[in-house]
Amino acid sequence: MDNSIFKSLTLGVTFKKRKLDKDPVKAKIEVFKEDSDPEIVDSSTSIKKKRKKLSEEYLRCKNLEETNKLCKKHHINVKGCVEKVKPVESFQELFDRFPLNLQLVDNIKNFKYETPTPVQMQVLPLFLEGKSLKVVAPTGSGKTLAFVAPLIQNLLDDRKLASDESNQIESIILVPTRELASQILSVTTRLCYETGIRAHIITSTNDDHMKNFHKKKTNILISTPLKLVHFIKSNAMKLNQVKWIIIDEVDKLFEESNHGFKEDLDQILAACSNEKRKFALFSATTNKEMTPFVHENLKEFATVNISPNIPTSSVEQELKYVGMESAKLLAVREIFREGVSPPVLIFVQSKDRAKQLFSELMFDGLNIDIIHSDRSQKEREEVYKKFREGRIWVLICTELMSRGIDFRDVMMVVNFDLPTSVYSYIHRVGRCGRGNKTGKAITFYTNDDKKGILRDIAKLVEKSGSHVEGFLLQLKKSTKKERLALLKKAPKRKNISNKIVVNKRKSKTWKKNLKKKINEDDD
Ligand SMILES: Nc1ncnc2c1ncn2[C@@H]1O[C@H](COP(=O)(O)OP(=O)(O)OP(=O)(O)O)[C@@H](O)[C@H]1O
Repeated sequence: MDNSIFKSLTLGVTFKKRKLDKDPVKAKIEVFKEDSDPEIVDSSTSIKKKRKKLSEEYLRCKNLEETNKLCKKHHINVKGCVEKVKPVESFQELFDRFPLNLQLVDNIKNFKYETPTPVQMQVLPLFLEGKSLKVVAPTGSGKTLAFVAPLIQNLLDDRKLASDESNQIESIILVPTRELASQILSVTTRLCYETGIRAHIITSTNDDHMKNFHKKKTNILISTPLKLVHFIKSNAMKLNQVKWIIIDEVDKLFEESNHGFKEDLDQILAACSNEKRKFALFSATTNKEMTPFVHENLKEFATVNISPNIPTSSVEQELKYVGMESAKLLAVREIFREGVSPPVLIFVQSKDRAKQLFSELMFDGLNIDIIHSDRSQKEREEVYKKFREGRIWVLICTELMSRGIDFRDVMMVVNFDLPTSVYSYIHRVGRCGRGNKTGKAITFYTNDDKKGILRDIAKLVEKSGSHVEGFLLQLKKSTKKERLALLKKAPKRKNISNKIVVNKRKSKTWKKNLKKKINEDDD
């Protein structure tokens, strides 16, 4: 604050000796409190102007103090902001602070959420201020609403300037799977209701679908990267008016194993040529692979971190030793024998293992089904719908269902096979304990798993507040080479089968020895 203002305003005022508050914000507030003493009578208009400036400065600092308190309370860490934006503590505060479209306000209210989650508290106001964002927040913490609601408002605000009913694609939302695209479309459609903003998804890339796409009024386009590249190549609609590029589960798209995503992304960015375009990136985990993209494309962006890269604390996690592969079937049956509260998701590391496990458990009288990439999109959507509606209680799935998929009421996740990365572990476990619910996750591990990332996962389990056996934390930490190898190729595991797989060669010697033993006994 400029000293001359301070001197003129404090003319003749004597300050009691006091120790300066360590916190500069508090110290400023103390000073403002003293000099706003009504006894100081200002005589000239210039002092009035200075006083106004001072009180604005006071409010700013007051705001800053409240902002710091809220961020500390909700473990919200914001970087890259010139000016911190105070989180909203309630949806009503959001509606009071920002002149939102009244229909959008109603659409948000119709979700009947009592209070905003921490990520919504901070991202809603930041996004509404038009900032590019990189957001890392726990699984199931409501990131979808945090980006869709302000996106709609921002497009409507631009609309007021353009004052026309635009049939331009003004925003794209990129996601790693079709299922997640459909899920985000349903949330977006509810929030867009009667606002004049339309959202659509690219479901297929056949020529007819592409040719007729322009007939649908689309302002928000939701798609996987591959389908969007087809869409661009078919010239279905122009993307040069795109103002917002949103990427959900962003680290998944940049993962080493996601071959070709970077090339797809280059084509997408070339098509979204609006130089005023902004980005908003979301995930529960972040990795180094996305850093070059972030620094190259996000200008003056804010980073919001809320408990990044650890499993959500709303899930009680257990690491269960099962000895060897063949014991897993018994262990999973044991879980059901002891009783579970459905719905339950069981993750395995490949579609073949999913089929093997399904063929074993389908005769156990469980209300069970299976989902994997060999099933047609129609079958997958059918299973997905039945599981959501509670007509299936146990669903065997692969990594396909590990990211973003919101089964709001899943009570339990069983990792039948140890995940091949800590990120996969965080997202699988995060399929339960969503919204303000709690959940339970049980992860099997065998003697062979000790050589992999078991210790890294154990560390995460401990960090997120669940109990871990001490010896697991003593295991050797995985090397970068081991982690990359696991990402490239899941460990070989024996087939899942109840039948005792007789080893032909061994059984011959076993029979011969048995015969010899019987003859010896007879003699
Ligand atoms: N403020 C809120 N209060 C209660 N529930 C909420 C709130 N916001 C969202 N939810 C619910 O929480 C669940 C998870 O929301 P969402 O899928 O957006 O989480 P996410 O952070 O995107 O999760 P993931 O990281 O797994 O993608 C949804 O069922 C949603 O309806």
